[in-house]
Amino acid sequence: MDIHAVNRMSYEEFLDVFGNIIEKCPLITAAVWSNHPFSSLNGIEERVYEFIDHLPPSGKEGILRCHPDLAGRELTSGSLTIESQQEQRQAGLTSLSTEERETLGLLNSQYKTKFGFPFVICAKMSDKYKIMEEMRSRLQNDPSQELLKGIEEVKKICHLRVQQLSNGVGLPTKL
Ligand SMILES: NC(=O)N[C@H]1NC(=O)NC1=O
Repeated sequence: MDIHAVNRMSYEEFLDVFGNIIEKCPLITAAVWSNHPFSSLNGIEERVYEFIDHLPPSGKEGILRCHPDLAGRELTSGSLTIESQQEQRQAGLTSLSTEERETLGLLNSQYKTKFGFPFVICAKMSDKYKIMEEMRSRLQNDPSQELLKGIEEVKKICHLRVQQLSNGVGLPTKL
């Protein structure tokens, strides 16, 4: 998909295609539409990042809270977005041993208790071993560091989702 095709889209089509580039935050896509026509797909990403960077800490925390736990309840119940399901599968999180699932569950809950938002990482750039290592290491951070780190990861996830769309893979937002 090239930028001319994007600029020919109606607002509704744009939202259908780009509505989940930030997990479960279509409001951000809707806000970014105000900047159309876009100069490039990169330009869309930049507007998204600008929007996020201007949010107060509570808004950034809200974005993190829209992300499902890794190997959590939504994965087990099949209610993940298709994007998140692909990402978690690619990182090996759909084929964990019982012990690995329990360890991840424990780390997820320790993280949420400490920071008040879920642990977020770009799963496609990682694997189950690195994810658990990162969780242990990031649990030592202070909350303001972790908010920045989580948002950095959200941007990486967004970048890969936009890349996938530009490669012509249009994704519905639900399974
Ligand atoms: N919690 C968390 O990191 N969730 C995610 N990461 C990712 O790559 N996709 C997600 O849904």
